[in-house]
Parts: sequence; structure tokens; C-alpha cells
Amino acid sequence: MNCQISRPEAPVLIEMKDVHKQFGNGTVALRGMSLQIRKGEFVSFLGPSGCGKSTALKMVAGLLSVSSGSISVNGHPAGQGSDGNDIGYVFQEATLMPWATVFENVYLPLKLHGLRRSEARPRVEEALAMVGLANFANSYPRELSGGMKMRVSIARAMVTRPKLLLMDEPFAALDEMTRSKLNDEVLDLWRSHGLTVIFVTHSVFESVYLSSRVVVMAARPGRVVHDIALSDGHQRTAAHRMTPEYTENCRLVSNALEGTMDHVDINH
Ligand SMILES: Nc1ncnc2c1ncn2[C@@H]1O[C@H](COP(=O)(O)OP(=O)(O)OP(=O)(O)O)[C@@H](O)[C@H]1O
Repeated sequence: MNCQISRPEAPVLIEMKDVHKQFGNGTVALRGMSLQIRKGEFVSFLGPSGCGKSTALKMVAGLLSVSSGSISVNGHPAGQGSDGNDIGYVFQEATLMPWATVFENVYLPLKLHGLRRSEARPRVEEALAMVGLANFANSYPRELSGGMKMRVSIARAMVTRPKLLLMDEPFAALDEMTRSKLNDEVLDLWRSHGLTVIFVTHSVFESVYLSSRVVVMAARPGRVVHDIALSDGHQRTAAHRMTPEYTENCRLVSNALEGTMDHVDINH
């Protein structure tokens, strides 16, 4: 089930060529992952636990090295060729500093790049407004709900105005209503800022709702088994969840995911 990429006209932003990753303890986290992601795509990495989704994302960010093969981002080897400002990374946990205000948490990436608080203030305020937290700059993480903490984490990723947003199961710990709302907010950010997004998830429903493309991965060893193009998500709203097209795509992707269990390499 290798469908055509949904945006063949846009330039390639990320190119993974035959990427292998073996950790020091011998675990092969990824074997032979090759993928092109074009500017403006919203791509989900979907797969069972341990199939290498997070490893792949961290390697794109340059947080982990490849064992062999190559990854380029915007024409440069991953982790090189930029000061890191053009990639935003959102982790599964909000990972906020509990002793610092929302403002200080979001200011952190700019502080690390040497911007004074006064210079950074408009950028921090802009990022907080993006996620609907303009009035919470002086609050502390303990005063926020789980969804609000995750919004702060997204604001912190967006404060450097990245073009590429990498999200590692950001909403897995949230209740369903909050998760749906944040799904819509991420789609809004993607549309309004011309972002390219890679979104790691275990959820078929989430991947189908968000993505213009779902990359289905299998475990032991981690690898890509399906690359499924969906209709463009630029017009997508909550009503889309009720459409026959959404149901059909969930069935298609769900079948592909179930099929990953048939791909386990028992010799590994
Ligand atoms: N630092 C590490 N050292 C050794 N093995 C690791 C390390 N990080 C990940 N692994 C192993 O590599 C494989 C892929 O892990 P990874 O976290 O990328 O999978 P995943 O698909 O993101 O899983 P999950 O959905 O559970 O987060 C797993 O077998 C994991 O145990």
C-alpha cells in the first residue's frame, strides 16, 4: 500500500536514505528507513510500541545519530546546517520547569540563544497567543490543566518560529475531549504558519484526522511497511470526524496497522 505523496509539487524538506539505528545494547531500533517528506506536509508516524517512531524523530532532529544511512533536513545533514531555531520539538510530557512561570518556560529557547528578556517579550507573547494562553504568562505550571501545560510546551516549541515541528506523542496522556481540541489547534498552527509537521502517535484516529500522509511502521526490527496518502487536511474541521471518508480512511489505516503484526521478523 504505497500511495503517492500528497504534495508532489513542493520541494523535499527531509530525506531519509536507508537509515539504520542500532543502540549500544544491540537493539536494532530501525532498519532501512527511506522516506522523503515535502515542505508543508503533515506526516504521522504510526506503529506499535517499539517500532522506532521516537528514534526516527530524534534522528531527524539531530538528537540521535544514525548508525548508517543518511538524513538530510533542508539540504543539510540532520542536526547540522542551522542553529536549531528552525526545528520545534514537542515531547510526550510537557517537561516544564515547575519553579518558573509560563513566560519563563516559553522564553527558555530564546534565552539559550542569547536574547534578552525585553527583546524576547513580543515573541513569547506571540507564541502564548498562538495557543490561547495570552493571559497565563504569570501562572506557574502547577496552576494549569494537562491540556494547558501541553499548550505551553507547544508555545515553547513555536517561539523560535520554526518551519519544521516534530511532535512525539504529545497528547497521549490527555483525555479525549482535550486531545480533540488540541488536534484542531495543531491543524490551525500547521495551516496558518505553513509548517511541516511530523507527528508520532499510536492512534489510528488521530493520525487519520491530522495527517496528509500516514507512515505505518512495524517493530522488531523497526521499519516502514506502508506509506498512505490521505486527502489534503487544509479544510479539515471537527465535522470531518463524522464523514464516510474519515471512517473509510480509519478502516484502511487500521488494517495496515494490524498487518504490521504479520511483518514481525522472528529471526531478529
Ligand atoms: N537509548 C536506547 N538504548 C537502547 N535501546 C533503545 C534506546 N532507545 C530506544 N531503544 C529501543 O529501540 C526500539 C525503538 O524504540 P522507540 O522508542 O523509538 O520506539 P517507539 O515506536 O517510539 O515506541 P513507543 O511507541 O513505545 O514510544 C525499542 O526496542 C526501544 O526499547
